[in-house]
Amino acid sequence: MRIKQALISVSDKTGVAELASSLHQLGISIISTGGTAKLLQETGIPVTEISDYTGFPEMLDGRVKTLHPKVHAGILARMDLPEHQREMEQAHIPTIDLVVVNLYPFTQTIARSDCSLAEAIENIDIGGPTMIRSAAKNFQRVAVVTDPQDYATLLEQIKSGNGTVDEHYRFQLAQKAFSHTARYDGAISNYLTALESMDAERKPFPDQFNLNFTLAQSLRYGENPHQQAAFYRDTSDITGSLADYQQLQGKELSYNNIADTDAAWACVKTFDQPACVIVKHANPCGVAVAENPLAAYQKAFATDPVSAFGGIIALNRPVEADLAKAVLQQFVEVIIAPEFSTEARQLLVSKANIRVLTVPLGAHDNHYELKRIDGGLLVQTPDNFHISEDRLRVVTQLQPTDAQMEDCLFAWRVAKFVKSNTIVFCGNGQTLGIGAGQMSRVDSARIASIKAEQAHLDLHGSAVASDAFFPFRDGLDVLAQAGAKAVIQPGGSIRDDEVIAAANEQGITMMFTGIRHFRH
Ligand SMILES: NC(=O)c1ncn([C@@H]2O[C@H](COP(=O)(O)O)[C@@H](O)[C@H]2O)c1NC=O
Repeated sequence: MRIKQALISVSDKTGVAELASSLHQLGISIISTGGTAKLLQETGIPVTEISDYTGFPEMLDGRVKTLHPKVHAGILARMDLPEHQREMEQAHIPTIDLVVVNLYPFTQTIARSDCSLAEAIENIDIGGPTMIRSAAKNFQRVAVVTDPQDYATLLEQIKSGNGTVDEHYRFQLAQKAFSHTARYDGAISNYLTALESMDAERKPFPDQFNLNFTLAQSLRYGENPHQQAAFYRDTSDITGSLADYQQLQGKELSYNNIADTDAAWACVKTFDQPACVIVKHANPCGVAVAENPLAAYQKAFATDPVSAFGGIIALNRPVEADLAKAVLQQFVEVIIAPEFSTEARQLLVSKANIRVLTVPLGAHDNHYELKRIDGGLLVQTPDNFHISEDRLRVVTQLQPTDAQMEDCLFAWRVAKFVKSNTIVFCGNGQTLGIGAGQMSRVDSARIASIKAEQAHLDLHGSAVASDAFFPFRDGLDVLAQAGAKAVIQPGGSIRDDEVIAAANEQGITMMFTGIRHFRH
């Protein structure tokens, strides 16, 4: 069916004048609400105001504008049914064939810290979602556009369809429309159920937790080939997050690739100096900072060349040809960086399977961290705490030298990204041995020192981070035997005195952060 009449009512007026002008040129008549109609009239586009159309004034400060049977019958009528046709004729109601609506900016309004409940309530759009839902329900006849990004395609469709919109496109628009109103209502529900009472501060976690993610890609399989999987992107701002990646070359990303790349990217982007992080099975197996990205990569690789095989390499600086050449010597699944030089890209193309990703560096943090458990969901704020030197408390007789302090801070930064229980030996901006994911801290300490030995890295004079306190002195004794001379840990054990005494005995300087970094 040809589109004869369109209803346009938009809060975000981007591109609406251009759209309306084209619709007018295509012979489509336009009905519009107050503000939208005014803008269109100023641009010289003929438009019928909604109040003239319904014969009823907009009222109650705009709370009632389009909520009228002439509007909703016009949208909802099924003209393939003789009964509907007859009722429409009897009521003298013409059909509305295109609905262009976007809603009051509820999310933007409540994002302001000084937003009152009254303001939030006034920004709950009622007429808009009602029209969107009516039109989306009747997609068999009506096209509904909720996103200014879709105006161009809509116009192309109408032009190429000789005044009609293809039914597949109408269906897509309806899917998008219902997703739009679901997201909108989800945001309202999250906001309102985070209020204990009408005048209370917002709680960090609402009673009803509505999430909204959009399918980015289906994945070949999940963690294992017998599991199905997909990757969804957050519908809120993702700038600077891994989800913002662009793939320049390589095989399709797998579920494990994305999870591991996320761990690598989260870690590497916290460093100010040129840094490299190599991840295997969600744990860093080498991290280093250096004067340039190539040196950082070589140091990170040296921590554990065996584990780095088939790893994910993340850099926080552009990748140049020298680094690309070095990386090509090893088997790598993914390399991610803010940029790749043309020469580096030309080199990497020689190994077409390597997945090469770029992401702009940015300080994105998820608002919430989510973890499914059987029948439920654990939610927490992200662990975005970064320690500074002035927060540290030296608890031993020996004070750290400047170099030890630097190594400890580096080790602590890395430890946050290693699965608990974590022990990380470091020296000179390089991880020397990483013990990850053990059920006992003393085992993590042993594993970390064994790893260093296997990689022929000397632990004498090294600095060590432990993600949580030492419950007994045994863990510290392992570090001392391996040659560590500086330790950073949260402190807070009932046996802290015993652990401090052990450090003093063995000529170790130790500092407490007062903060732990468990990661599961
Ligand atoms: N109350 C109504 O009948 C109604 N009908 C449309 N709106 C909204 O009014 C806005 C456009 O208003 P204006 O054209 O006056 O700037 C749109 O975001 C639209 O979703 C309404 N406003 C709120 O519910």
